[in-house]
Amino acid sequence: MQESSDVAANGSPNGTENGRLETFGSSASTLSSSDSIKAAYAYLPQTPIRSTDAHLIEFSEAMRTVAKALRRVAEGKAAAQAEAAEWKRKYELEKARNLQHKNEELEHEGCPCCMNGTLEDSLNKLTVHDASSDQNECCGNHGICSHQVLGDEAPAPIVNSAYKMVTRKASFRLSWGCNGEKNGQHKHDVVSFEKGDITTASRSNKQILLKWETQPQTVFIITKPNSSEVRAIMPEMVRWLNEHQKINVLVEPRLREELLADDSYFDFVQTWEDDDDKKLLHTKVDLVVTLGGDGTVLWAASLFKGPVPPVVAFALGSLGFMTPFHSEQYRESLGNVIKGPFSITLRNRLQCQVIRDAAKDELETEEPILVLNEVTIDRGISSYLTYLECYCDSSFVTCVQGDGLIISTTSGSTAYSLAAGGSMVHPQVPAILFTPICPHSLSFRPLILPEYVTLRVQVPYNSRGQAWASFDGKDRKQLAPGDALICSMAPWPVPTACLVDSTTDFLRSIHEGLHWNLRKSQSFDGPPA
Ligand SMILES: NC(=O)c1ccc[n+]([C@@H]2O[C@H](COP(=O)([O-])OP(=O)(O)OC[C@H]3O[C@@H](n4cnc5c(N)ncnc54)[C@H](O)[C@@H]3O)[C@@H](O)[C@H]2O)c1
Ligand SMILES: Nc1ncnc2c1ncn2[C@@H]1O[C@H](COP(=O)(O)OP(=O)(O)OP(=O)(O)O)[C@@H](O)[C@H]1O
Repeated sequence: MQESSDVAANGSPNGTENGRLETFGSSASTLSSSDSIKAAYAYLPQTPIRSTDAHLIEFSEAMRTVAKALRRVAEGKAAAQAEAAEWKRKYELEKARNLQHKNEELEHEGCPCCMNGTLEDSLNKLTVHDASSDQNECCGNHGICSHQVLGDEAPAPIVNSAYKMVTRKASFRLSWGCNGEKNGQHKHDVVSFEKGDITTASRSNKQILLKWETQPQTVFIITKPNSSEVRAIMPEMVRWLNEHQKINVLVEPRLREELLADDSYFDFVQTWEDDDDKKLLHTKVDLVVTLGGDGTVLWAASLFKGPVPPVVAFALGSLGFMTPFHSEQYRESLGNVIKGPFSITLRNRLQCQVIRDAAKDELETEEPILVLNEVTIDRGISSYLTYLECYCDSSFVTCVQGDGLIISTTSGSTAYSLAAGGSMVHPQVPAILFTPICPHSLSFRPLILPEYVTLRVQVPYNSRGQAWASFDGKDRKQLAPGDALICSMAPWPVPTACLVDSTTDFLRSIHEGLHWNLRKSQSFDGPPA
């Protein structure tokens, strides 16, 4: 175990090691790096070392050096794989941008100034949380326009009667408020560098407002299954949206069947038929409504592998940390949101990618998984400690020896990470949490890292225990020795509508949901005599 922490902690090999590296480098080239590492590790425990036998000691040291060198090769491979995945992502974004431009040119619609910004630019603006705030001017210069963020892709194929949406998505604009003012006169630079003096700009509350530019037309309702409370309110809400708001309603296939089984009136409710339709959801849905608890919000986010439309979460669960709206008042709440403008919280997601040691080349990567709460690597049913090597960008962070590790978003900071001793972080703080689960160490405190880093968790070849990754508490995947998990902030946050604003909603949740810092007040015995 000590071996791999030495590997990571050592910056570069010393002179003798260098000499040996060259010798072993040639033999390593005939084997795959992973096979060689496995062979080296397998050989180490069998190497008989007698204090009197200098040759064997030297040979054993040489083997350790080989193992170190091969580990570096493996790290290089993982870094190359991460880079390949990043290029793939950029390629997909570029493709989406081209499609979007083509559509916009064809239709000659929307705000012409939007054509200047790239999709990547606007997505970056979203994750960096730094944008202009003038709410009266054109969106290209003073906010983020939905043409850039949730742009239409190719016209949707008309598949069946239940998926017959041909309407164009509503466009909207995001603007950043400043202490409630709407004049846009404040400085929005985070840091300015004038005449050689570095100063931070005056703070704004950075509450984000979403204002529709065209009327929303399609609402996607997602419900928690097997809940009588949800079953009672759902048909009522669908009717109201259809009859009073003239809005198309889309639901999951299971729910459409349930609605139709009760009443053929619901024939107008749309759904999708296959995965290709499902992938296009974000191009058609203006608003997502969830009826359930936090798990339903997580479920809703998981249905969108790219951009996510604004989510209005009604509390029909037990805790409801991310579900601020009261279901009894759905008419008023939805009416306000459909009319706009309304405050939103941009909840960052993590993009997680498993890189298999057995993958034949850099391009053979698994589909990335987006999480709203966290990715957890735990020991599964194994009773051994997990042993995980962690890197942040190219720096070694630490080895986790314990029950596991949670890499969490700030939204997830109040979920599993909190239970493992992590701090609660306001969801609008741009950060990634690094929280160990039951570390067998007296000094392993949780970390909070900036949102721009890439984290890599590697299962070493000499790990005794198993490692299992789970994503927002679901989709468990085993990580074999040599496998790695790479996490970075995804460019597609989940915009959730606020009941009041981000901060008020967050504080209300920690007070009401978690009873944070609840204590009997000290009694006052009167002023001292
Ligand atoms: N020891 C723990 O606290 C523990 C263990 C496993 C999973 N979880 C959490 O459960 C989540 C999955 O939730 P689920 O509803 O599908 O499963 P679930 O039904 O088992 O619910 C777990 C609980 O976590 C709460 N929760 C979920 N996200 C939250 C958030 N962002 N802030 C505050 N509380 C939150 C839920 O309201 C629920 O009470 C995972 O992402 C993980 O964070 C927690
Ligand atoms: N549309 C859906 N389809 C399938 N499963 C879902 C769906 N919505 C929610 N779930 C799952 O149902 C489970 C319970 O949902 P949810 O967490 O919303 O309810 P709850 O546990 O009553 O509320 P809370 O999380 O507030 O305690 C979760 O595991 C969630 O992933």
